[in-house]
Amino acid sequence: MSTTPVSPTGKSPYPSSVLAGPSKVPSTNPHLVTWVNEMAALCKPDRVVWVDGSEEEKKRLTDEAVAQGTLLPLNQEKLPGCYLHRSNPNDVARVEQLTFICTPTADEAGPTNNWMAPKDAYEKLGKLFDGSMRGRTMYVVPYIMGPAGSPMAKVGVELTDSIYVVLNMRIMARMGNIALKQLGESNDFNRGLHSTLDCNPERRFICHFPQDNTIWSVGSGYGGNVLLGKKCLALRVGSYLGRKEGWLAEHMLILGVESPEGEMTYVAAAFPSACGKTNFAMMIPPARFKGWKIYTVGDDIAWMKVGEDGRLRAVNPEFGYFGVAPGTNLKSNPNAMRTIARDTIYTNVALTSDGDVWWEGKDGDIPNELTDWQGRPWTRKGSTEKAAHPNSRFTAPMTNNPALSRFAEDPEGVPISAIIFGGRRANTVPLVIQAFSWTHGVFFGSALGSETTAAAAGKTGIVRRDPFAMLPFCGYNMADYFAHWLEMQAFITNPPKIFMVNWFRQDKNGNFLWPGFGENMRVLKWIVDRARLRVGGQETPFGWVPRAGDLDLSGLAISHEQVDAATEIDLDEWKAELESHGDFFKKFGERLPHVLELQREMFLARIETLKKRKWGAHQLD
Ligand SMILES: Nc1nc2c(ncn2[C@@H]2O[C@H](COP(=O)(O)OP(=O)(O)OP(=O)(O)O)[C@@H](O)[C@H]2O)c(=O)[nH]1
Ligand SMILES: O=C([O-])CC(=O)C(=O)O
Ligand SMILES: [Mn+2]
Repeated sequence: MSTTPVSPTGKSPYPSSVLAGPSKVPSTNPHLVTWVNEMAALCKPDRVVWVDGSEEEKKRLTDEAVAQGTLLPLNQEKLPGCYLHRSNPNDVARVEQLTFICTPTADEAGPTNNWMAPKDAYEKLGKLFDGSMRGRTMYVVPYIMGPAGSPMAKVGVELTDSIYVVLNMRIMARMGNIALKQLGESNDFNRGLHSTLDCNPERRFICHFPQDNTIWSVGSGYGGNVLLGKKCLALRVGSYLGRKEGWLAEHMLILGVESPEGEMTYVAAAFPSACGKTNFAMMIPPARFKGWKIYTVGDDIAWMKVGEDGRLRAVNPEFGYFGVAPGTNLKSNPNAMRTIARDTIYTNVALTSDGDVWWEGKDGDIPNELTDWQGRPWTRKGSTEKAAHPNSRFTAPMTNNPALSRFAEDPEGVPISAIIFGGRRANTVPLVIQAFSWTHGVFFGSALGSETTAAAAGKTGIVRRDPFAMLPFCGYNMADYFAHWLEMQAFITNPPKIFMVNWFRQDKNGNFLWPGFGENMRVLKWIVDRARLRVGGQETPFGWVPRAGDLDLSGLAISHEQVDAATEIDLDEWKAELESHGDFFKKFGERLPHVLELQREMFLARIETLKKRKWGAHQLD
């Protein structure tokens, strides 16, 4: 629906060209209409189009995107409703160094965030937005994060000049008139403004104003920077609101695991970007686990609050998956392959001669010839670069997922029994370990380390501290975030048990020790049994691990030595690890909750005692 914007005062700030349109603004919300008018006056688009979320609109915008060359139709027989988008090669991942938290003081943003004073940020970006949409259309995209009608849901409105953003937002969030209806006349909505501008990294900024519930993103067209409901609202602004309002916004998947007897257990897991959330959330258990089933509630973000029953309840605020393509195949993630077989937008994957998609790690033989992610010819024998970008992605509706939980839209959320932290670590961190207590679990989260991945611009494979997998996504001082987690325990009568996992430990030759993917069910089964207090554990200096025989390894084609190496706890490695936690904790000064530093020192002291006694752990012998 193309509409004529009308300000509540009846006076329009637009040049007459903006007013060309057949019908009226579909909202009478004065706060919304005033703000849209103000932003249109700043960006000066030729047209303002309010999107309604209808099928007719999807078709019209898709046709327009194809005509512009923004989307390339794929082979519609093989991949019905699927399109390919190639981004600007300088714009392929989140840009953490250009992402800012704009709180009144730098202290509120904390030492792990880039900070800009709100006034400076509005001024600087205001200049970039001024006239940025001349000759273009401004789309008004109202959306809901969270199930419609849920007490946890939040409304956002994104103004964007990118048709790619509109079509992706349509998949990722409940978008259009449904959101206007939920908003009604309320002023409580997130104000998001986005312009791709000239996609120049010199003029690229992603700024968050948590106090104003506002996000301004300019100069990028890449998902994580511009689909404002996702990382910007659901995590950065969400985490800020969560602290204020007493809930948690987390970079976590949510899954339900059902036993053959029909017992359902819900688990939330935080792994940093490109470290296995989507895969874990959609996992199919191996044959050995006959009758066990995994249901996906969410694959990237969890909003959690304490329910009436005193349990931690989680909703997935999203409506679709923005997942990593490379490595996805019928063996590693069959449910994802089915999910992305239709109505999917692919970004920066390679193209086959018959209009199919391809990426490194897809099923079948490597094609001899492809068109690479930048649209250049690629040959198996001659090309040295990857055909698909390592951070190439798919955007697919969650309703395509054969394993979608029937509680994925439950407005009250699902009750969480276990929380898992995991990173990508070549050494040190064992396959699985359980925290002794909630505080110890928060220490696990606060000290989480992981190798950097292609999900963010910059060098990959460097271990950094990524607490709670939230380093790039926490919208306020991370020391206060740790304190918030510690305080939440007071409100949860039946707190989830907390675990740490590592699917990525390597042998001397750089091969993964653990087969991962569906085989992670073996670890999950132990976690569920521990959370339900029905299996014992082996105590180590750093937490509980499976006793010999408790981890079901039957039918697994890997050696005993390999399992030992994947589960080993090495005191020297842990000493170095805890010292590195210390360096990280120092950043926060006095603001760091004291109990976390005490935990660290206690574990360090334990190492000193045990080293004298030559402690060694081979829990699975
Ligand atoms: N070795 C190994 N690799 C895995 C495993 N699970 C996922 N991966 C690989 O890790 C990469 C990222 O996995 P995803 O599941 O998409 O990561 P994510 O955590 O959802 O990432 P974001 O969407 O960036 O937040 C893919 O290339 C996977 O193939 C595992 O258990 N073992
Ligand atoms: O936001 C993105 O670009 C994708 C994502 O999930 C992440 O990086 O964690
Ligand atoms: Mn993510």
